[in-house]
Amino acid sequence: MITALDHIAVAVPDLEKAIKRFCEDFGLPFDGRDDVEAAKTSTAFIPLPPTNIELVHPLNGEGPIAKYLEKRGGGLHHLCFRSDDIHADVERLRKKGYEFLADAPAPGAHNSLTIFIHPRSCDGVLVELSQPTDEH
Ligand SMILES: CC[C@@H](C(=O)O)C(=O)SCCNC(=O)CCNC(=O)[C@H](O)C(C)(C)COP(=O)(O)OP(=O)(O)OC[C@H]1O[C@@H](n2cnc3c(N)ncnc32)[C@H](O)[C@@H]1OP(=O)(O)O
Ligand SMILES: [Co+2]
Repeated sequence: MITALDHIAVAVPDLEKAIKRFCEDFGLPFDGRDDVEAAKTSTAFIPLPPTNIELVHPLNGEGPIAKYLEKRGGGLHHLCFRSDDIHADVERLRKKGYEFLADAPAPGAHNSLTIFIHPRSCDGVLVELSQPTDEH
C-alpha cells in the first residue's frame, strides 16, 4: 500500500550550489548526502515533514540524471511514493498496465528499495515507489 509522498526530486547541475540555495538561502534543514552507485545518482536530502526534497545529480557524470540535465537542464525530476510492501504494489500496478522501468526493485537512497514507473504511464510524470529497508 502507498502510505506517503516520500520525496519530490529536483535534478540539479551543481549539487553544492543547490544545497546552499535550499539550506542557506531558504533556511531549510539538511539531512546529508548519499551516493547511490546502483542508480548512478548523487543525492542530498532536505527533510520537510511530512515529505522530503531530494536533490539529484549525476554520479561520475553519467546515468539518467546526466541525460536529463543534458536534454532539459535542471528541473523537477520525479515524485516518489513510499510503500509498505513494494513487491505487492508493483504486482498490483503492473496488472493495471503501468510500465515499470525495471523487473524488480533495486537499492535506492537511505537504504531503501526503489523502482520507477515510466512517465508515459503517468501523464508525463516520472514516479518512483520506495520502501525503507531499515530506520534512517
Ligand atoms: C538515488 C536513488 C533513487 C532514490 O532513492 O530516490 C532515485 O531517485 S534515482 C533518480 C535517477 N534515476 C532514474 O531516473 C531512473 C528512472 N529513469 C529512467 O529510467 C530514465 O530516465 C527514463 C525515464 C526511462 C528516461 O530515459 P530515456 O528514455 O533514456 O530518456 P529520454 O530523454 O529519451 O526520455 C524518454 C521520454 O521520457 C521523458 N522523460 C525523461 N525523463 C523524464 C522525467 N524525469 N520526467 C518526465 N518525463 C521524462 C522524455 O521527455 C521523453 O519523452 P518523449 O519525448 O515524449 O518520448
Ligand atoms: Co528519488
